Amino acid sequence: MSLEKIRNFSIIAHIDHGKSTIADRLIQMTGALTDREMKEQVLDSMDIERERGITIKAQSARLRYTAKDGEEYILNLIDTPGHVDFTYEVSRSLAACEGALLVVDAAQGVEAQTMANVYLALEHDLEIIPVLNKVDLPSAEPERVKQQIEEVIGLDASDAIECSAKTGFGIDAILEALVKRVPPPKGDPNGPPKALVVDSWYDNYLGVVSLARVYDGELKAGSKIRFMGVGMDYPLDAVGYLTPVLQKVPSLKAGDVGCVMAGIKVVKDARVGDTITDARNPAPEALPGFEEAKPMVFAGLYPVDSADYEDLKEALEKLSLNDAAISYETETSPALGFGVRCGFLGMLHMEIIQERLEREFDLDLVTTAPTVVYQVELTDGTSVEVHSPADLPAQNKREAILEPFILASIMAPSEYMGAVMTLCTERRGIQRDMNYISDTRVMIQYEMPLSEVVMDFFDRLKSATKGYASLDYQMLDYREGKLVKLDILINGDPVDALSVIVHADKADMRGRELAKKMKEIIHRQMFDVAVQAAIGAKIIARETVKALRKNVTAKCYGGDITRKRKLLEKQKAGKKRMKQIGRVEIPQEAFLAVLKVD
Ligand SMILES: Nc1nc2c(ncn2[C@@H]2O[C@H](COP(=O)(O)OP(=O)(O)OP(=O)(O)O)[C@@H](O)[C@H]2O)c(=O)[nH]1
Repeated sequence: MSLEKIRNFSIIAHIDHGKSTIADRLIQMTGALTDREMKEQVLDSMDIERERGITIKAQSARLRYTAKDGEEYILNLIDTPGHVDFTYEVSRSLAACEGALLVVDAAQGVEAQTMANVYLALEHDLEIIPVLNKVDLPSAEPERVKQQIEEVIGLDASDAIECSAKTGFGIDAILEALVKRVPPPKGDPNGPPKALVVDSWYDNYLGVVSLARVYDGELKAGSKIRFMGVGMDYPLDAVGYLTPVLQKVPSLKAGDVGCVMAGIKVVKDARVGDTITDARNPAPEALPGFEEAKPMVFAGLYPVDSADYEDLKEALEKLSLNDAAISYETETSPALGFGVRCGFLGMLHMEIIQERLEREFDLDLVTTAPTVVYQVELTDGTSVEVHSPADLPAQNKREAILEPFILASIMAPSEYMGAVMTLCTERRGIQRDMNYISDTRVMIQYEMPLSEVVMDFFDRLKSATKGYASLDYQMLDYREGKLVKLDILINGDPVDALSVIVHADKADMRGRELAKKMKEIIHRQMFDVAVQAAIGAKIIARETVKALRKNVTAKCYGGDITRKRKLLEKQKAGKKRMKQIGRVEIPQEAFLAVLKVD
């Protein structure tokens, strides 16, 4: 297939605006799959993704399309993950394309995620085709949304395509627009091979499969390839197209998007953003933009039953076969015993990993409150990265603590702006910008410490705006903060896993609230439990969990044995997530409560 007949494109959209449904329609209309093969959502292949309705791992499809001009074209759809945690992956997918469909829900209009992704696409000089989806909805207002796209994003929306992925209306117009408006890929078919890895995943039978966009030359099965970023060579076992079912071919040529299989064992060795070349005829330089995955959030994961520690490590080893972004190291906590300290790209990534460990590997885990990465400058002139409050160097050794700041972009109906601004200010936000994007919607930008956003900011934002706000953020820089470590002592002993790093101005209040909260969470024991909050040696709050006098089951009247049994079972289930600290049992909620205090 000559380069002239190839179109490489992505779909960018805010969550739920219909990206997957449109992708399915395109696959269906080009006959790539029979109806029977066409599962409800082909592109979202993992169970958890389907349940949550989000796309985690990018996958793609090569579609054959005969256009109205009678010519056959190859349309390579490169799917992108749809969440802020995966911005780097999105940027690599977009780098592999010449065009993008910008899908906007015609009833909802432009959202924060739409903006962020459009800016990424513009950075890569992509031809952007605005698509207004869901025009079948009675509440759809395509004209108004077109105007919004022009005013807010600054894109010409006069030839935006109106479609309904639900009914199939307008899908043919999308296919024609891809052929007519997206430029064909450029490249030197005879030069030394150069291909960009846009996704890698682990397959039980094939090992690591990488999806790559070839810029120059040809990747031939049987040749020897090199991953330039990690500097490793492999024999290239096979290459193929995703149609979306894998179809092996002898080689991938310039302009192609296809799969590369080289018997690689872990996805860390075939990283997104790396350049593949021929080991015997290497490209003089790699493609720009290769970055190591950088974890932003760290949390301790501890098995409830310490006998499961080896299982936890084995499970993480298996998960990292398929996830280049996860990092972990052994950690011992005097309170929680043996566990691991895990690094994640963001909160969603953390939730996914936790859920997979529990669901797929049947592990019961206690998770400590997630922390951002702090940079601590020491009195001896050196500096260290701190991933856990427990590792914070002593006060007399510290010169300064620096914390990561983000730029948060929030869109919400104007009537909720007061509530949004209050929330952002509470979280130490500094307002940067505020714009009306329509008569009723406002976009507001705040610089905020990442630590204030990590845990429940999005939930709070949603409830302050009745679910109408959308949020996007990007990393800015590290800034010095007046930060202190707040410790929680249970019966006089500090529990390392309950320590948090907080802003000094809020420390007293947080300490008092936290002690109160712990009192509510910690079940009554056979003896009094003292809960104290402290900064350094100074105790700032104290609460007592009073001893239990009676057996709980004594509350049940008469001999209603089923009720009694139910109560005991309920207690047992509750126990699953308890950690014994000294003589006191601490439930899982306690470890997360440290970040949920208002
Ligand atoms: N009425 C109507 N509903 C649609 C249309 N397209 C998609 N939907 C529905 O909108 C919801 C979101 O669609 P998805 O295709 O999963 O959205 P997405 O953008 O892929 O979402 P993420 O994968 O979470 O990013 C689903 O319930 C779809 O059935 C449409 O044209 N009309």
